[in-house]
Amino acid sequence: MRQYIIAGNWKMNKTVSESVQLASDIVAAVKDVKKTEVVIAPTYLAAAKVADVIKGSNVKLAIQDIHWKDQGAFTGKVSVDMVKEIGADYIIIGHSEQRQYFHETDETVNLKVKKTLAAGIKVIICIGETLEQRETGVLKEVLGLQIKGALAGVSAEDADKNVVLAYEPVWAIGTGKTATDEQAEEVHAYIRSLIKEIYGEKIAEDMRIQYGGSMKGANAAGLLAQKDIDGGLIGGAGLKADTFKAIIDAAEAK
Ligand SMILES: O=C[C@H](O)COP(=O)(O)O
Repeated sequence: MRQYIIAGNWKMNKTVSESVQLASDIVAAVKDVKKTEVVIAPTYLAAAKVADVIKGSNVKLAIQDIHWKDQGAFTGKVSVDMVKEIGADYIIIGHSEQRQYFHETDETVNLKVKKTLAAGIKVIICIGETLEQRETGVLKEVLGLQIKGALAGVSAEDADKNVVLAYEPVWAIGTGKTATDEQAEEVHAYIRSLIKEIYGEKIAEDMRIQYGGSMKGANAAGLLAQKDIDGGLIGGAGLKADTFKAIIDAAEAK
């Protein structure tokens, strides 16, 4: 059985002191959580301090993106070794905001995924369609290209143990519009079928696929009850310990 993974992506929110406070609140709130994997992704600036706060707890650290190069003249970027040193468990790659605003392509996603896995860190790979893509009927094609692009050259062993996918319909991110349970499940099942095509049945069954897009306490139970939904990548509701915990509670109750 796949373990639920609930990850709070803090995006460009919270100062360092606010991040430390939120991380401490989350550590306290989830101390008795047993079944669900809990992950938080602060900004680069706050990540090292947050890593100290969560040390020894059941909360894991994700970093929001890296560059695929080892070092050099890449103003504003950080490398995988930098985030490895502070103890990153996961790196989020290919978020739609990166794709939309910062020229992320399936090729750069793939370079980052391979770099991260080679460093022994797990990846959360984000995929998802825009409203226009959904309405013009190219959803499956878009997801197929994103998935095959991201995973090109990724070994079966890494796919099995170190890859989480996050399906985020772009039209549902930060808009308050959630995909219905059925809409989300239909796409998740399709994604799993693509993984089966690439890696076979066992890895398809093992791989966790999070849903992201206005997930909150009120809709989490319905989404998480779907056969192919294994957690959530949470934006807005992850910015307060109680709203984040409400989603974790829904996972724990399954
Ligand atoms: O990374 C998180 C997702 O983009 C979802 O954000 P949201 O929960 O604010 O819609």
